[in-house]
Amino acid sequence: MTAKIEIRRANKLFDTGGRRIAALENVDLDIRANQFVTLVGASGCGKSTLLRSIGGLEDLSSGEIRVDGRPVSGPGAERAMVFQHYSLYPWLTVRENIRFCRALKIKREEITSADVEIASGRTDALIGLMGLAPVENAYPNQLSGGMQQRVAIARALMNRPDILLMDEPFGALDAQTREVMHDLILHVFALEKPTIVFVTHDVEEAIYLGDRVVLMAPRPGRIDSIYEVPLPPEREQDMKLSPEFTELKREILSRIRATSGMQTDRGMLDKLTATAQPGAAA
Ligand SMILES: Nc1ncnc2c1ncn2[C@@H]1O[C@H](COP(=O)(O)OP(=O)(O)OP(=O)(O)O)[C@@H](O)[C@H]1O
Repeated sequence: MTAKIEIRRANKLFDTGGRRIAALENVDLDIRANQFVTLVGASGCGKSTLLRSIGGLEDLSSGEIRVDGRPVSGPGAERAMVFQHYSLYPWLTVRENIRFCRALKIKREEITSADVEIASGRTDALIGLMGLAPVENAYPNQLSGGMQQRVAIARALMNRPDILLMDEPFGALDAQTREVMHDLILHVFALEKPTIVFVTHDVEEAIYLGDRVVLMAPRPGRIDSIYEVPLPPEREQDMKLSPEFTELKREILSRIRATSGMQTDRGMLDKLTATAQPGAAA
């Protein structure tokens, strides 16, 4: 069966002031339809670059990404993105923010009453699904971070995207709100069945949400290893305490440390301590 997203020998080089950075080197990955894939790895390993390339926001230096067999050459309505910063329109209410992207897609003079009805129905459904009914007429600056991110997710879902690309969407939220958002996104996933690619720094989040965890490594940015998550599809917070969960978390964390190039160097620490002693040579 062909994968929903096929990534073939993807390379991305950035040139910064004469220095070349290999953000992606020969990345090969297949993502099946309706799969929830999480990307983890040390800072700078190319997670966001890979996600943005799937979203068509970044051109590869070489290689190819195909969605449903067609090469990605730019953004498309079937691939919606959600970022860490909610990027809502501050002058629009929650309801208007959610509807806005659909309104943009149809020229005002071409809008039919059927379009309006469909958009309203979908907006209502998403407001209900995301628990936004009590704040539907509020403005973004009147909402907590968690609520704002619910609006951003609802807006991303408005056009029924096949693929949801999420770049650390819960990175700015406190631990409790994150847990609520985890269960919410799993509920959305079960109901709407998009294919989700989700970037995170948080290994626990990656395992709890993902069917598969893809671990990337830096310098050059590449795929280091892929883990199938040995948990049933219906996740519950208690599963985080299971031996399978804790063992996989330990394994992934240790692999991230090994690939980060930032392990604590005992010799270097001893040297620093010695030079910090009073009277030590500078
Ligand atoms: N627009 C850019 N110009 C120059 N270098 C870039 C650009 N975007 C990313 N890079 C570099 O490419 C590498 C990969 O960056 P990327 O943001 O994809 O990594 P990441 O794994 O998402 O990092 P983090 O976890 O810190 O967000 C890094 O070395 C980064 O500095």
